[in-house]
Amino acid sequence: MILIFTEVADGAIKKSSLEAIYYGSKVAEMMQTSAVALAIGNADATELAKAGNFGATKVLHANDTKLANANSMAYANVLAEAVKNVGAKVVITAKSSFADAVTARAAGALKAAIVGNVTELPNLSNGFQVQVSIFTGKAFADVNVDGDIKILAIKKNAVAPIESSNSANVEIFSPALSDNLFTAKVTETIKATGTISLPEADLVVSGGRGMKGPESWQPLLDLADALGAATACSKPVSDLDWRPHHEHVGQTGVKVSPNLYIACGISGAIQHLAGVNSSKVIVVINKDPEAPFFKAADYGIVGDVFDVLPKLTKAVLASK
Ligand SMILES: Cc1cc2nc3c(=O)[nH]c(=O)nc-3n(C[C@H](O)[C@H](O)[C@H](O)COP(=O)(O)OP(=O)(O)OC[C@H]3O[C@@H](n4cnc5c(N)ncnc54)[C@H](O)[C@@H]3O)c2cc1C
Repeated sequence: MILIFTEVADGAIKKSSLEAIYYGSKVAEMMQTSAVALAIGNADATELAKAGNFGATKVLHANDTKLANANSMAYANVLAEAVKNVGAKVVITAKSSFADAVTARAAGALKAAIVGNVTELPNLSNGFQVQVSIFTGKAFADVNVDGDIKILAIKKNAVAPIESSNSANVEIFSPALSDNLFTAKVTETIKATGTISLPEADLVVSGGRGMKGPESWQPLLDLADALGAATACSKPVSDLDWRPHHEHVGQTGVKVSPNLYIACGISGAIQHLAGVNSSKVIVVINKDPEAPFFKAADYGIVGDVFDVLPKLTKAVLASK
């Protein structure tokens, strides 16, 4: 059995977890077994049934009110119990800082092997081997995963999910929840409102110091609006308070993996690339043809952002 640790937000399965479910269903096919998703916390049953579109045969839903707030200690315990309950040999999760905290604890409790940043489906021809991304995406390593129970945290865009019309049965899962799992309590969660969630965004328009200052950000915002994209920035931009800190992407900021990342006036330092190199398509706009970002780009535009951005926005609006 393959068990997928599934993160939910606003009552629905996160996009990254739908990818993990699809990945899990492919591993299940390879191992001739089935894939079960585990969702914890408040979620709508109709939304959870969508796990079936991505290959899960069943969803276990631990919806005790004590689990309403994400709590890594309690969630790890629920995950470990679910693993034992369904007899899972492989656990899949989408990589995220919360999933890291949960799966590391569950791995300790289960004495499981745990591998992060997995980029492809496993190779089962000789044991259980996975490819992982290392050195902030600069290289890959092949890792043999031993151990009776294996936990894999997959990097975003490791697989391209294909949706079907299947739906999954949702079953309530009621694990034991002792009080000592709740010694640390989440008392409040404050979310940025009115903006597209950056880690989950399909389209991102991002600006660097080449955007000159906060007063000249409008052309970038216009393009983001026209595309329905989230906005992001490089670290110096948020350090200078040109843009809010939650928009800072990179090694020390948010990791994004959209279908399209448009970098405007960003040089492409390795610390920036570390947060964006799982994007499917990268477009770089920079007036310096030698800017390092062009080496990581799928498409490059050598030009002044203040000339290029209005033209792109006009073209996007005209195509609608
Ligand atoms: C430990 C550590 C962690 C770090 N973590 C991060 C991180 O998480 N994220 C991050 O982003 N950085 C991070 N950095 C900083 C990183 O090294 C770079 O300094 C930073 O990414 C550079 O930001 P930038 O590209 O916006 O600015 P710059 O390096 O100043 O580049 C600006 C670019 O804009 C171009 N440009 C200028 N004017 C125009 C114009 N009119 N039109 C088009 N192009 C123009 C220039 O040619 C240049 O390439 C980290 C550094 C360290 C040491």
